[in-house]
Amino acid sequence: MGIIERIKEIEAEMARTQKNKATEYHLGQLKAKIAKLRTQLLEPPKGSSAGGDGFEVTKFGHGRVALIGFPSVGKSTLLTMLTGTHSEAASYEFTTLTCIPGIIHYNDTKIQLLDLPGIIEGASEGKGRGRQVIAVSKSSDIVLMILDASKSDGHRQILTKELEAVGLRLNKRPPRIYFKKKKVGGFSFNSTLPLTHVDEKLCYQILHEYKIHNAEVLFREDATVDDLIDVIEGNRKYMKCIYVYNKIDVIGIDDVDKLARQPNSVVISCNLKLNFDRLLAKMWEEMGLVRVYTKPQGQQPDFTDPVVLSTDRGGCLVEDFCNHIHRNLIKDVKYVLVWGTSARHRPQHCGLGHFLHDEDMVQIVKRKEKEDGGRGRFKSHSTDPARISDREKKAPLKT
Ligand SMILES: Nc1nc2c(ncn2[C@@H]2O[C@H](COP(=O)(O)OP(=O)(O)OP(=O)(O)O)[C@@H](O)[C@H]2O)c(=O)[nH]1
Ligand SMILES: [K+]
Ligand SMILES: [Mg+2]
Repeated sequence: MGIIERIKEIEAEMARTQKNKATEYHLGQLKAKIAKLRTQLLEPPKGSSAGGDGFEVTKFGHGRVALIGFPSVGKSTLLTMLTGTHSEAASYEFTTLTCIPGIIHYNDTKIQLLDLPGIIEGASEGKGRGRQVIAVSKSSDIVLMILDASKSDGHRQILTKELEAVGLRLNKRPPRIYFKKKKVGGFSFNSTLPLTHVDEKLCYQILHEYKIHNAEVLFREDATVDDLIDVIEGNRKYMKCIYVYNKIDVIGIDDVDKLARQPNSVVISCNLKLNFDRLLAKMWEEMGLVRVYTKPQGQQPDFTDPVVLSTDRGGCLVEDFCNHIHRNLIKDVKYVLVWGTSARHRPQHCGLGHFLHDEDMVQIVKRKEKEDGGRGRFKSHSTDPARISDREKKAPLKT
């Protein structure tokens, strides 16, 4: 029996099993069995080399955004409109058969947008080009799930299920469960609060299913069995997803209003070029990019050329900024001067552990500045005078 059939069989058994206190342990074990099989399914088949099917596109720019959706919801139309790169669009399904990259220029950054073939139910098990499409979406920073506003919202649930089946978790944060495998010492189970979904016995059984006999588990929130399995599997990817309802030109205003009020959702119309500003702003916000302008001493920064950093690891430190400029810079830095919303004074003297905000300006002060050694690295560029004066109003420069 193949892996997919085994998954189906266990799913059927779960559906047959009544949910109650007595069956809770058994159901938990079945969930762990499915999770293990799904992980197996993700491993490349023996003897095949990774990639090589024309789907892998080189990363470019400061971030990557994937367009995921059912066929003919308008993914290619949107790519063409936002990036200017032509991607064939037509009224029949599966017009797009491969991955087509375009570039969005936004806030002086470049964001790679990827058009992809439509996916359907069963994509996670390899239907259509599902597996390749999902692999590409896993490689991106955020996902835009494109939905047809005139069709059933069931599509959104189906796609979410398909993405979850391959370990993607949309708009969720990792569960607050500490889990550490050990060589010896048996099993220790603790929690910082009363638990309503998982108890010691259930946790033990699930670990047993994974043949883990020595481990430390600490629940820091009232997490579920699924959360626990995610933590044990350890291969989940937590991603932001924006639900983009296209074709609002063909539905009534009341329906548009309802869709627009859902969390993480944006309504658009490619035909009427409606609400692209909102979509781009939301995309920018969810990507969490931070633009930092390098300010040479006594000069204006080049406002067209920010250092762009991600906040993946919870924020962007002065240290990250320095490392981005040069990997050996850190040891020479005495302190930095920061202008912008992260600074309490103009400028504020900061150390490497200071968190920078988007649009901050940073001047690096080195330990032993030689005659001109430190400056040579930061060339002055010509800048757009309009933008400088605008910014100066916000934060007049004093050096
Ligand atoms: N009414 C309406 N039609 C649209 C809109 N955007 C796209 N379409 C139409 O929807 C059809 C499908 O568009 P595509 O861009 O090919 O859709 P796709 O999601 O890329 O489709 P596949 O590549 O086949 O998965 C085309 O006939 C488009 O003209 C819109 O905002 N409103
Ligand atoms: K199409
Ligand atoms: Mg297409």
